[in-house]
Amino acid sequence: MEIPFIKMHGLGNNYIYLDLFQFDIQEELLPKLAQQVSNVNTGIGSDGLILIHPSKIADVGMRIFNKDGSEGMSCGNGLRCTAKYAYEYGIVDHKNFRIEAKAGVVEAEVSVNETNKVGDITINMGAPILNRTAIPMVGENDEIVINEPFKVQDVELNVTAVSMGNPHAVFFVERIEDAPLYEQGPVIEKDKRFPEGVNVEFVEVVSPNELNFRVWERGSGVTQACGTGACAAVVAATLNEHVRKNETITVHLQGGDLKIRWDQDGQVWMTGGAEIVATGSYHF
Ligand SMILES: N[C@@H](CCC[C@H](N)C(=O)O)C(=O)O
Repeated sequence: MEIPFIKMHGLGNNYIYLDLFQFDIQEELLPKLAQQVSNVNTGIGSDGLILIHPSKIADVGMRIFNKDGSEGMSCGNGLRCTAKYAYEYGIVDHKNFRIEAKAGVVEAEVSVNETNKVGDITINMGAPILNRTAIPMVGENDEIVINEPFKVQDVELNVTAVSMGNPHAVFFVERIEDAPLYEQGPVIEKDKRFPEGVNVEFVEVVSPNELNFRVWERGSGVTQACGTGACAAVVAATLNEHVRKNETITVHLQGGDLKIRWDQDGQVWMTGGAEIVATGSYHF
């Protein structure tokens, strides 16, 4: 089977995208396809697979499959790439439109240059979900989890838990270079206190408007960027009083910067770029 694909990335967080406005694919093939295309040696090489599809409730739909074939609820970088593709390839003909993800519908706004190419994209990622059981995280109460002691393999850490439609465990560190990304990331991802697994973020507070950030993504491992993770980091930093609500915070990810703002009405705004890398045909 020949499957037409587009490869795109947001700050190095790269996925193989299928434009299901052009063709359809059987549901049961998707987890295996995600695993195969993601493999850099025997496939194309990516952090996973994203479907851009018609939606009944929004202008365009997006579904994300991680590298291991599991399906995620949302993807910040994937939403920006979907927005760029939808505008540049004529799926939408206006600069403000709605994208459906499994976690819900978000609003996107693209900035466009004189040659009609999309530059920065802003997405209203909605309000974070903070109650423990909704993350979901196991524990004795349903309060917000802020800087709670969290022991992993005899190491004492403190976790702040945030859902941006998908679960994030945020840990503040003194120096981002010392973040135990490869040691603790895979262990925390599968820790039983997070029954659905978790995306793991280490964050250094650089200033009241700047964070350094590294991520171990659920289902994909270390990636160069995570949009929902950057939003979760800003929410966690606000809850811990490292930064203030309604300020625009620059998050330095491995692949570049995102601007994130948690506004007074509780909405989290994400602004950043997206790039189309290649188009081609995958032999499946
Ligand atoms: N890279 C993404 C998040 C992708 C899904 C995540 N790994 C999960 O399973 O929740 C982003 O940019 O937000």
